[in-house]
Amino acid sequence: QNNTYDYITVGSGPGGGPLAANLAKAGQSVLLLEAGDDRWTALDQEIIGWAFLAFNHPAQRWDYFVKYHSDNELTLQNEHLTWRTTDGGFYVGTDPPSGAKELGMYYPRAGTLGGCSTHNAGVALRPSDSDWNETAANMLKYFIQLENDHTVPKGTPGHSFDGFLDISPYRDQRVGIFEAPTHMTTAGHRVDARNPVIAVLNATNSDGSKKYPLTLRTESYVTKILFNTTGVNSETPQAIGVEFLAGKSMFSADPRFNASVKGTKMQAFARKEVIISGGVFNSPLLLKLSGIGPKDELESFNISVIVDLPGVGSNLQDNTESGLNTKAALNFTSLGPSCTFAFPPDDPCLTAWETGVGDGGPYAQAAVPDAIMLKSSVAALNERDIFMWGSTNAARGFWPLSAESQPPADPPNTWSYSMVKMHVHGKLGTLNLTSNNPQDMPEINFKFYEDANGQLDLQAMVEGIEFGRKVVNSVPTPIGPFNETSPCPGNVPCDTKDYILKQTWSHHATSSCAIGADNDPLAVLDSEFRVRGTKGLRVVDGSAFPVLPTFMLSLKAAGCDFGGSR
Ligand SMILES: Cc1cc2nc3c(=O)[nH]c(=O)nc-3n(C[C@H](O)[C@H](O)[C@H](O)COP(=O)(O)OP(=O)(O)OC[C@H]3O[C@@H](n4cnc5c(N)ncnc54)[C@H](O)[C@@H]3O)c2cc1C
Repeated sequence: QNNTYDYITVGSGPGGGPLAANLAKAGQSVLLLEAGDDRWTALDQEIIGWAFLAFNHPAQRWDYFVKYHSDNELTLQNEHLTWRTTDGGFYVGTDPPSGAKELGMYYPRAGTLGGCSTHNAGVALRPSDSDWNETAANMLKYFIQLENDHTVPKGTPGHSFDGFLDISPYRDQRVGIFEAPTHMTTAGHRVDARNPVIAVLNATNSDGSKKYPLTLRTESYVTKILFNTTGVNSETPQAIGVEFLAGKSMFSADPRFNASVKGTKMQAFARKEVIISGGVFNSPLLLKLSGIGPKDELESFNISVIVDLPGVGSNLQDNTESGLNTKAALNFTSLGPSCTFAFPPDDPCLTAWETGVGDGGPYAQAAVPDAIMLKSSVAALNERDIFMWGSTNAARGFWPLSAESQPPADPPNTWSYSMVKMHVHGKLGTLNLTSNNPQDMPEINFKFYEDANGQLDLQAMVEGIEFGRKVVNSVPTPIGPFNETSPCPGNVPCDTKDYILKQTWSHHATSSCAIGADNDPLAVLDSEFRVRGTKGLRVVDGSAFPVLPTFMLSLKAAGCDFGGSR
């Protein structure tokens, strides 16, 4: 049958893309199904500094709206709460026009070949060993296989120089101020999960025939995992394939979605395994729609229960984020050419990037150039847990850009510190179905800071803001003194904790299909990423772990116990 493969992988982000490519390189026939399409050499993907254009691009963005609190009174005070206006547009703020419907906090995602690694900021921090407590392997070896290290001389032990992921300029776990490591080439071109897929698809033998048995189907949104529940081993359901809708924009998070365009229902089958890599929101959504999840929830939507797995969609967590915004006494001016950060043909920065002149110019630089790594007083396992960076753009969260909702222009004396709380303590987040229609979006609530664990995260964030204040307050004239605009306008003492609580944002969600031990009732996966209670089904993506760890998971899942994998 020509719709049968050894493996089917669903989703081509850091979890699914490298995994499908590596399985095919190992001689397995693989069907890679991706809901979005391939944007080929889109400049907004390739220039990391243009990431904000990519994550707002209607051809690849998936608009998720989430809640951060159970108490909607807190949500209503978030300055970036997004509403759908009666004319179908967006309003962002706390004073919506009459008739507007509350959507939630905007949470960018990518529905495109390469997933969110095509629009993210490319920061490539080496994960802490403690991230791997549940996986029985030494994961550092997968990091080493993954990287093409530009930071140390070739041949340096403990580093690799032929992995597919270009990492510059450093990787380790120190506390201090560093140049941020970024997954891009030394010429400033983004490297992402799309690269290994395209490399394997394009590889040919000397006679010109296709080298590896990888089939990519874009615009193929998987709606259901198919199981064999009959026969000798019927007590353990075996995943045998998937059902999908072939067509453009089949998921309602896609801004181009049109409910009246139905798509074509198709099926494909796997001889060995179905691997789900739809990302932190779509993997648990797909499991639930397929009958794997909390029994009561599935039954309330008339979904036949294949395995009662209460952990699917729970344990959701995220790096909580906030920022310190100030104005310096002097304006900041660029020492280099004036970049447009858009698509005009005569942008001097684009010419420099294309030709490599002057080290490629500003567009060849990392989007997040400086990494301030701190350890708060409540850091888990005594490991660094705050990642901050300074910028001349204000630190603020995300919202969908449209004619009506544009960020305010930042004055030229803007100085900010954005802050990400790593190794979060809070794990109360949930993803629940809203219907049994696979095209409908789930309901997501991170429930930040709602228990004692979450309060520790809040405390760490306060310390991050205080650190930022200490730095700006130590800057002498003529650049200082700095005037704080938030959390505490005019440097007048205020309740920083309350500000963070109400104005939080985030965009690194994980763990909605968590790996866990046999005795953990909320464990969804075992340490080999197999979905508990099933056969032939694994989840390999950010729903188990964050992005760089996800690239590493992808290698472990493909059995890459060999040298460089480019
Ligand atoms: C704006 C932004 C900036 C970020 N910056 C950084 C950063 O600097 N550093 C960092 O480490 N992390 C960053 N991240 C997070 C990081 O990009 C993600 O954690 C990572 O991409 C997750 O990989 P994934 O494979 O789990 O899922 P994704 O990257 O979300 O990929 C999932 C893929 O599956 C496809 N898909 C989903 N459902 C289906 C389905 N049913 N059928 C078919 N296909 C499907 C989607 O279209 C998508 O292509 C950022 C994220 C965002 C949104």
